Amino acid sequence: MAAETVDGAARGAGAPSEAPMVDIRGLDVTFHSKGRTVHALSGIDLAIEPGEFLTIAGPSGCGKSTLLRVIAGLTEATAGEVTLRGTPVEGARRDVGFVFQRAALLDWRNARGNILFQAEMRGLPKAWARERADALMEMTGLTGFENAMPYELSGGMQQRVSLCRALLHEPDVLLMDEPFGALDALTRENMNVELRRIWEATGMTVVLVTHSVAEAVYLASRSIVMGPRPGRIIEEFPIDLPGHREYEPTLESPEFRRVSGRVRELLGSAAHAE
Ligand SMILES: Nc1ncnc2c1ncn2[C@@H]1O[C@H](COP(=O)(O)OP(=O)(O)OP(=O)(O)O)[C@@H](O)[C@H]1O
Repeated sequence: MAAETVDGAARGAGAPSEAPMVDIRGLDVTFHSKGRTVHALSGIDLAIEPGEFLTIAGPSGCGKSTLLRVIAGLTEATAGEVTLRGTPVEGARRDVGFVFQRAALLDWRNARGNILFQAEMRGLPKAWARERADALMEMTGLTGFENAMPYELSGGMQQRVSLCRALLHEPDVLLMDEPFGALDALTRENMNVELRRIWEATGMTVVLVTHSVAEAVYLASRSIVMGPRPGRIIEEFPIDLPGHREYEPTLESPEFRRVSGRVRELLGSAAHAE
C-alpha cells in the first residue's frame, strides 16, 4: 500500500485538470510460467480521473488483480501504455497505496507501529508520520486502539489499520484488492459506509476490485465489469447516485437496483462463458 507526498511530487490536485490520474491504453498482459502461457488481460483502455471512485467486478481469474498490479508497477505490461499522474509506470510506484484482502499486519507490532512501518520503509520524517498516523486512526475510528496488538483487533479493525498504513504517505491513488472479502457481511457493510465517507472527505482516487455487486455499485462513482480471461472491459457504468449515500436507502433506490441488476446479469453471462 501507498506512496509519498513527502517526496515533494505534485499530487492529484496539482496535476493538470484535464490529465487522467491513471491512463491505460491497449494494455495486454501475458504470463509465462512453468511451461504455461496465460493471457491475463487483453486490449484494456481505461482512463481514471482524479477523485474518481472506480470499482471493478468480473469473474474469478479475469485479471482484476493483475490490472491493479500493473497500475502499481508490480506487474509489467506485455504491451500497451500505462501512465500514472502523467508519467509512465515502469517499476513499483511510490505514489500508490495498496490494500489487500488480508491485512497482513506484523504480529509483534501494535496498531500504530504497523501503520508507522510504512513511514520507516520510506524514510519519512518521524514526527510528521506519527501525527499523520494518529489523524488517520481518528478518521477510521481506531482512536483508543493505538497500542492494541493485531490479535486484539477484530477483522474489520485490522483492515482499518491496513487502510491507515496504505494512506500514511498520502498516495495519489488508493488501490484496493477485494479489501473486505474476508469480513462478515455486517462488518463489510460498515466498512463500505466508512470507506465511502473517507472518500467523500478526502476526494482521493480509489480503484477497488470486488466480487460483491452491492459493494461495486454502492461505493463507485463509476463501475466497470470485466469478461472472462483474457480479461477485457465488457461494460462500464457511471453511477448516478447521490454523492452522500446512506446505506439502506441507497440499496433500495431504483438506480442502485437498475445498475446492480445489469452488473449481476453481465457477471452471470461471463460465468457461463468460462
Ligand atoms: N505472476 C503470475 N504468473 C502466472 N500467472 C499469473 C500470475 N498472476 C496471475 N496469473 C494468472 O493470470 C490470471 C488472472 O489472475 P488475477 O489474479 O489477475 O485474476 P482475478 O480476476 O484477480 O482473480 P480472482 O477474482 O480469483 O482474485 C489467472 O489465470 C492467474 O492464474
